[in-house]
Amino acid sequence: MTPVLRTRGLHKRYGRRHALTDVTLDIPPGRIVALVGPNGAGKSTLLGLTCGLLTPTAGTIEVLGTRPAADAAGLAKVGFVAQDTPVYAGLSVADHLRLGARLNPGWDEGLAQRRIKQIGLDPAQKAGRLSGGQRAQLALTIAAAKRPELLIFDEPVAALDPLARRNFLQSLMEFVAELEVSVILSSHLLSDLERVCDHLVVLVASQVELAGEVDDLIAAHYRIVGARGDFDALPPEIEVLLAEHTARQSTLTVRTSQPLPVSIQNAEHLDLEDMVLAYLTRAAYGPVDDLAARVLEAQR
Ligand SMILES: Nc1ncnc2c1ncn2[C@@H]1O[C@H](COP(=O)(O)OP(=O)(O)OP(=O)(O)O)[C@@H](O)[C@H]1O
Repeated sequence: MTPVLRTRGLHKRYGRRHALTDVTLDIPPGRIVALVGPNGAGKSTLLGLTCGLLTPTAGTIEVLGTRPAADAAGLAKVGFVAQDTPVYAGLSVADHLRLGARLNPGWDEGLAQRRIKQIGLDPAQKAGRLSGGQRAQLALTIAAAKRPELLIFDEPVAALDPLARRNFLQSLMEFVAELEVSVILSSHLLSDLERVCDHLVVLVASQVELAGEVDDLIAAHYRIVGARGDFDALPPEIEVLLAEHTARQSTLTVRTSQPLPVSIQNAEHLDLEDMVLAYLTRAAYGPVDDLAARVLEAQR
């Protein structure tokens, strides 16, 4: 099956600033992909390249098997909702739908009307007067009514309250089930992503730190706890991401594709949020988080 997104050695530079470095990714179709990483990691840049709004400095990128936005057919296959879900403030909800119909050959008017009714938007309301949640729902409706094969969202829920966020993500999942569309969404809200995503890409400092199917990744990550010194001679196939030590106890966050040695009895899998946080923490502070040392330092 043609990957939704395929990059090889993808590089993007703005002047002297490297926004993406040697990014190689294969994202299979039919997934809801979470794109996460700290501020400035390169997420928006990767999404901009995927939509064809930006061009690579080096390397290659293919979206649905072709160069991004190569032609009108390619553009029609991708729906993009940028950060802050921009709408035309002076146009009404109905105007937005009319514009969508005019600009998109595959426009699904039935779907658009049904959704607007379902979420209770007044067609005559000016988009500039909609709440953040309503605007996000309008942008999602327009992007979905294009009937794209790939929907891309750059931080779609950042400004929404918890209920609006839940409603938005629920709508997104309904669209995915109804339209069989692939989705890539960037967000800092890890617990939200955990509910909806089945594929994960973690970007840190312009590079891919972790990528794969969420279930496979969770199966390969553990938090193990033991007496201090228990883990001094771990087998080499166990990669230690983080280590926290107190005077008596060690807690390690590890990654391995092999079963854990039977000698490690106190082990549990991480959830998506803790797994991502482990990579972000390692990137920010290094692999060892020595609690005892920090306590001593604080006491000095
Ligand atoms: N138009 C631009 N000109 C110069 N530098 C840019 C431009 N756009 C982004 N950058 C830089 O590229 C890097 C990646 O930015 P990008 O917006 O892709 O990160 P991000 O992961 O989306 O961040 P955030 O989570 O804060 O939205 C940052 O260092 C940023 O300052």
